[in-house]
Amino acid sequence: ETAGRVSLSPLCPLSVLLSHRVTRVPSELLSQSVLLSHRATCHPRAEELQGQRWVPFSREEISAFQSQPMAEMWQRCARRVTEAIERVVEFAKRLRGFLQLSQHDQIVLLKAGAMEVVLVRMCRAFDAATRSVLFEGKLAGPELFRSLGCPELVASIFDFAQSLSALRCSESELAMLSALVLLNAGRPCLQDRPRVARLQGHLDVAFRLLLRRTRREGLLARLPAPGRLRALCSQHLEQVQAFRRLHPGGLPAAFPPLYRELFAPDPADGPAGTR
Ligand SMILES: O=C(C1CCS(=O)(=O)CC1)N1CC[C@](c2ccc(OCc3ccccc3)cc2)(S(=O)(=O)c2ccc(F)cc2)C1
Repeated sequence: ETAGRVSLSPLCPLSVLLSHRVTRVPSELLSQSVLLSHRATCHPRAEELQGQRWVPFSREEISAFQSQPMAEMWQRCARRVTEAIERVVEFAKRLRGFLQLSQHDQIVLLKAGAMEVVLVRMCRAFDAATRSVLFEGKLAGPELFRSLGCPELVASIFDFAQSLSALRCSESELAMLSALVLLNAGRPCLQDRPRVARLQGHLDVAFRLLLRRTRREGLLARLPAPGRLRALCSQHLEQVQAFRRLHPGGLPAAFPPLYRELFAPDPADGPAGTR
């Protein structure tokens, strides 16, 4: 695909050089910049994940987690997912064109997509052999999260991580997947949908060219359906509501404000981004 590069041939007078459209970013530069943004905003970094030996929690440690009060375990997971979401916000801000969207649309895309990106990124911290995830430094299976009181949600989170990690995505593929999850022109309430659709289109072309260059076109057909991510996030929202019913008085102040804003908005606050 011609990059629209201006031909710098010596025969080209300035007037012709200047008449060309602005040099479009070739798609490989776009996927490289998305990969750099991904690497800069994932923690732990890929090198750390490959380097360290992943140690499972002992039986005693697991039962200690299982006897944690429900609210304590919820707060731990809420804190960790909020840290991961803050890094996703940083990733979004580095995506070409994202900061040029209206703040309203930036908020709409992040409210709908940040948790989905965390779930995509989670496969990096997942060990398919033991069906466990890196949690507070060691490998945890679904049973460790028993005190949360939402076994179906936990099972769905592990199932999703398992199915995505089975595709053995590269960091570049995860980076492009995450960017496409965020820059989704289909999200409801967008003000400037065509503008988001243009950014999404550039990413789509760049992703397909990356897959062609790396002979991984087959990946597209094997990716989990977008509906699975949407269903997981709705399941999480239902469980937050269930938790709040069990603990009247709203989420305890110990929950991160960003988590409350995203998943337990106080109706009195009005729609986000307008405060
Ligand atoms: O893996 C990550 C990170 C992804 C981005 S990264 O850069 O690779 C660093 C690692 N995670 C971020 C934190 C984790 C997380 C994942 C989903 C999640 O959903 C919301 C929720 C909230 C409260 C109760 C249940 C579910 C909350 C936390 S976790 O705590 O390890 C956790 C894991 C499984 C589970 F069943 C419940 C919690 C996974």
